[in-house]
Amino acid sequence: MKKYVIGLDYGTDSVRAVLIDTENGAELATSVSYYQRWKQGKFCQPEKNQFRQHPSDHIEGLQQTISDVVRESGVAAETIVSICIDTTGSSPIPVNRDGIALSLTPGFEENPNAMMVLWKDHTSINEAEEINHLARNWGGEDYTKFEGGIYSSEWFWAKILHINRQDEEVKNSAYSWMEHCDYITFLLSDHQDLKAFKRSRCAAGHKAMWHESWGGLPSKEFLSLLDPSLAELRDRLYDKTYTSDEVAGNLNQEWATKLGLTPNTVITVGTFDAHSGAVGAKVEENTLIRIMGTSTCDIMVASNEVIQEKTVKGICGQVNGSVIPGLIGLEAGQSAFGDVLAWYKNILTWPVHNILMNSNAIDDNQKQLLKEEIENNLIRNLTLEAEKIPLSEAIPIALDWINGRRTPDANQELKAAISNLSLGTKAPHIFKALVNAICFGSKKIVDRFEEEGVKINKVIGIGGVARKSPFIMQTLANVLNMPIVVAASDQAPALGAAIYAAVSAGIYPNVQEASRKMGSDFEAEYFPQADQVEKYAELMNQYQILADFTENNTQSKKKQIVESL
Ligand SMILES: Nc1ncnc2c1ncn2[C@@H]1O[C@H](COP(=O)(O)OP(=O)(O)O)[C@@H](O)[C@H]1O
Ligand SMILES: O=C(CO)[C@H](O)[C@H](O)COP(=O)(O)O
Repeated sequence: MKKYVIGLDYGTDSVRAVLIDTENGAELATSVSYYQRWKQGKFCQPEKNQFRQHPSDHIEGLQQTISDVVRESGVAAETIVSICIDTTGSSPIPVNRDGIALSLTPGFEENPNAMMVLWKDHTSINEAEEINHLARNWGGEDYTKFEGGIYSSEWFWAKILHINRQDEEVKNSAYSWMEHCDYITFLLSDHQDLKAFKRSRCAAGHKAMWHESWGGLPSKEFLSLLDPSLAELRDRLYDKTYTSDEVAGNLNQEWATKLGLTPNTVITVGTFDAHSGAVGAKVEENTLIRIMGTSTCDIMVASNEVIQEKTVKGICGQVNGSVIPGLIGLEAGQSAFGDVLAWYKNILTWPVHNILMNSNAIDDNQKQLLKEEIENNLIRNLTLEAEKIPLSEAIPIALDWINGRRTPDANQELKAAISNLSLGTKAPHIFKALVNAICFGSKKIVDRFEEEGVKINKVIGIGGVARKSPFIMQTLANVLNMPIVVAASDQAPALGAAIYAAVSAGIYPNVQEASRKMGSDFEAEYFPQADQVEKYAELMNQYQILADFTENNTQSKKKQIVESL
């Protein structure tokens, strides 16, 4: 009997399900659902860096996408042996005693503090700084040491500490907190003991300072110095964590009925999108997998022999088994990549939304058509024009820190900047400068891995930008001075999740073998262009000068936070 698995991938804007043949990784059906409340900008305040998502968006998407792929594929329910869920992270959700998201319980329906705190929410910059300060000065273990030495406001404890201080009611009603990947896995699973539930090693290790060497999460003593509520919460979290080749439970009857499946389907331990994306793109040692979308995540795996006692500085963590069980998973990334260009698009379309849409010059239907035409073609036209601009022409210098800097050396307080503007600067010049900036930010990450002794022989790109923008990929190959191949799959993270599902269902003995058999093929390859490489190196020097200037000026604000503690 043929066997199938489902990978469910929660991205920033949408969730997608793929139904995959375990024999060869062929995709039989796929379905995408956009988050409705999120699309309307509900519960978010970008000016305050607040990005919250309502769990109903996720649950509706789950039901729609999985039902779609089951129906469209036409395969029998009993042949679907396993499901694995990957999500963004750190995206924690407060839950009640039964593991139900607080915002799905009476009184909290409209409260953003009771919702999922999306990875890119940076409302807890002060709390992250407080955690860093304490970790370095409390006299005990520096719990940030396997997280690159710097805790980020994108992560678990900083976010919870912030909400607990903001919202007494949520603090008192949240029995526990769950990463998004654990929450959805728990929702589907028949294993309903919250404390014993198998939480994701990937999420806990990269974002919650969980590490075997100190017996799990940071100690109660450390947490109580931050806030007694965190020390109390620790008792209601978890001690052990699990890799995504393991079974979390079976599909519960309620969800089996809703999805048209049976309770024989196994639910695999959850993981993050970037890590499963790496598995979907056949990750192996000395290969850098770049997941290039809204943000980037840069994933590598290395053996214990290579890493030994070393702690790789300034990255988002090194976690045993976060990608492939038995190997150390290393994560780095940029807090904004495609988002830098999305920001610029928003700036340029301001008159469209605020003047054209209020104008009486044309009728509503024409306005709508025009708006869509501009929105749909803007990036493409800017790309065509930017490609034509020679590097010898005065191009502004920009920084990619529009949403802070994730790595190397997390500093979410940093802001972007553009210099070298002149009266001759046109929109495509700025676009080209922004593309250069995101590629220079990428080079800083590659340099850091190599400086820390993690050698990169191969770069693989996956994600929306890798597949949609040859211009960015060519610029990146020139800036890195390395060839880059692009994985052919449109859904590498979901495919990676499906690969984990196949292992947990016992179809393959391990993730490596499953990834080789089921992982994505490759399509385009970009090679560095010798005549451009040197010119980009010169521009990168100017990027570095602007970066140093901006960072030096931001340090004073960081100092103020620490001094106020
Ligand atoms: N042709 C393009 N050129 C440059 N950037 C693009 C292009 N198409 C999409 N993007 C950017 O890609 C990002 C979305 O990436 P995607 O991988 O599809 O989503 P996600 O990051 O949510 O998984 C957006 O920030 C968007 O601005
Ligand atoms: O940090 C992460 C994983 O560790 C986030 O999940 C990721 O950056 C968000 O991904 P995307 O750009 O695909 O929405």
